[in-house]
Amino acid sequence: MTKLELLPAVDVRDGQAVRLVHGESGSETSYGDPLAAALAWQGAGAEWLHLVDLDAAFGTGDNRARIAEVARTMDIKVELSGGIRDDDTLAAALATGCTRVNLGTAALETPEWVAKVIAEHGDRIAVGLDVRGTTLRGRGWTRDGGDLYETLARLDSEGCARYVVTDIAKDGTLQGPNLELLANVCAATDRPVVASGGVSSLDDLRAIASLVPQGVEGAIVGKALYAKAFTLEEALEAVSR
Ligand SMILES: O=C(O)c1ccccc1NCC(=O)[C@H](O)[C@H](O)COP(=O)(O)O
Repeated sequence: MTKLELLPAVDVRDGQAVRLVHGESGSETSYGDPLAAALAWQGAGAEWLHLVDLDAAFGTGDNRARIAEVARTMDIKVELSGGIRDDDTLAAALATGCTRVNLGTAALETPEWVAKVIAEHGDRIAVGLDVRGTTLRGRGWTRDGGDLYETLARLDSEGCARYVVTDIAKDGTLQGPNLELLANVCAATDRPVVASGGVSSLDDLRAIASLVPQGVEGAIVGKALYAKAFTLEEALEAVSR
């Protein structure tokens, strides 16, 4: 059976690696230097890094130089997220050498542009479907942006390669992933799905791994690693079989 990919997260705010609760600005706990965090995950055996520019996502500036430094330093695959909404921000993100970017707000507000860049860049573009219930949220998860399943159908028809699915109510809470949401999204699309938000234990990772046959490809893990609920080595071992 294909194993679940794990993507440890480094979310950057004001130059620091942080964790948020429900993705809310102001709920930060700081974990220091983002490059040190990223190198620690790489050293522990990660094959992927999920790297987020939270200031760019919230519109409170950006950490572009810091993010580029981290992405360029990594020997592993990097998924870059946060504030990638137009030609300039996309070009800067892709120029870091990241494996793929994750578009969120743009998929809700400028669908024609997203269709164009999906056609141009194929597998290097993923779309983040960040939801409360089945309502999508954009602009750093602060504004409603339409229905999950209608948007998914549109993006599928435009050839979107993969989706990063986050239940905002779970994100940063250590309350477990929303397995029902993940299964429902997998049932609605034949594209791979990366699960994000709420992982608290190795059992949560095993539960997400049980959805691999349905289309879940990976899981982003943030708070649980920073809170030392388990180590990345233990997580990789738990999903290796
Ligand atoms: O990814 C974004 O663009 C983003 C925008 C605004 C707030 C948060 C955002 N991302 C957060 C993440 O991707 C988390 O790192 C990830 O969901 C991990 O969650 P958890 O394991 O619950 O800490």
